[in-house]
Amino acid sequence: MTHPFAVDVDTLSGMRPLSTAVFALGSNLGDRLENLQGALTTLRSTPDVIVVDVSPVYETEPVGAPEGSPTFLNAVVVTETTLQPRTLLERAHAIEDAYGRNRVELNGPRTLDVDLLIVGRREVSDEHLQLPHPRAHERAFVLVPWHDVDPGASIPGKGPIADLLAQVDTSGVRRRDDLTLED
Ligand SMILES: Nc1ncnc2c1ncn2[C@@H]1O[C@H](COP(=O)(O)OP(=O)(O)OP(=O)(O)O)[C@@H](O)[C@H]1O
Ligand SMILES: Nc1nc2c(c(=O)[nH]1)N=C(CO)CN2
Repeated sequence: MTHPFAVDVDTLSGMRPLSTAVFALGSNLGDRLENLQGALTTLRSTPDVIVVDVSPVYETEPVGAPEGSPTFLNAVVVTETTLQPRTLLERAHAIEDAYGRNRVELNGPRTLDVDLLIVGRREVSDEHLQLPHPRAHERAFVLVPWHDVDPGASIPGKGPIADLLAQVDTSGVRRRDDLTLED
C-alpha cells in the first residue's frame, strides 16, 4: 500500500526552490558580439533556467591577460533557476565548448568565457567550482554591467555590489550602446 504521505520524485523536483544565478559573459576573440549573443540564446533555451535580466554590453580592457591581448566584450545575465550550482557550471562549460572555447591557455584570448558569479547565497568551494566566483568582487568588467541590471545585488561574504563597485577602477570599462544583446 502506498504511504498516505508518499511524495514521488517528480513532485519533489517540482518543489525545488528557485535561486538567482548570475552569469558573466566575456569574449575577446572572433565575432565577440555573436559569441555573447550565442551564449545568451543558449541560456534562454536551457530548461529550468529563466533569464530575467541582460546587461548592456561593455568594451573592456583585458585584466591579467598577456600584453597586447585584444579588448573584451563583457555582459552579465541574471537568471532564476531550480538547477544546482554544479549543473549550472556544466551548462556554462557546454556553452563555452559550443562556441569553440579553447581552455588551454590561462588568461589567453577566448571566444567565450561563461563564469558563474553567484547562485543565491550558496557557498561552494571544491576543485571544480567556487561560489561566489572568487574574483567577481574585484572585477570592474563584472561589477559595472551587473550593477546596471541589479543595483541592489550582493556577493555573499563580500557585500553589496554598489559598495564593491565604488572600490574598483572602472576606467577600462566603456559602455557600447551601439551593441546590444537581443531577446
Ligand atoms: N564560479 C565559477 N565559474 C566558472 N568557473 C569556475 C567557477 N569556480 C571554479 N571554476 C573553475 O575554473 C576553471 C577555469 O575557468 P576558466 O578557464 O573560465 O578561467 P578563466 O576564465 O581563465 O579565469 P577566471 O576564472 O579568473 O575567470 C573552470 O574549469 C571551472 O571548473
Ligand atoms: N576585461 C576583461 N578581462 C578579463 C576577462 C574578461 O572577461 N574581461 N576575463 C578573464 C578571465 O576570465 C581575464 N581578464
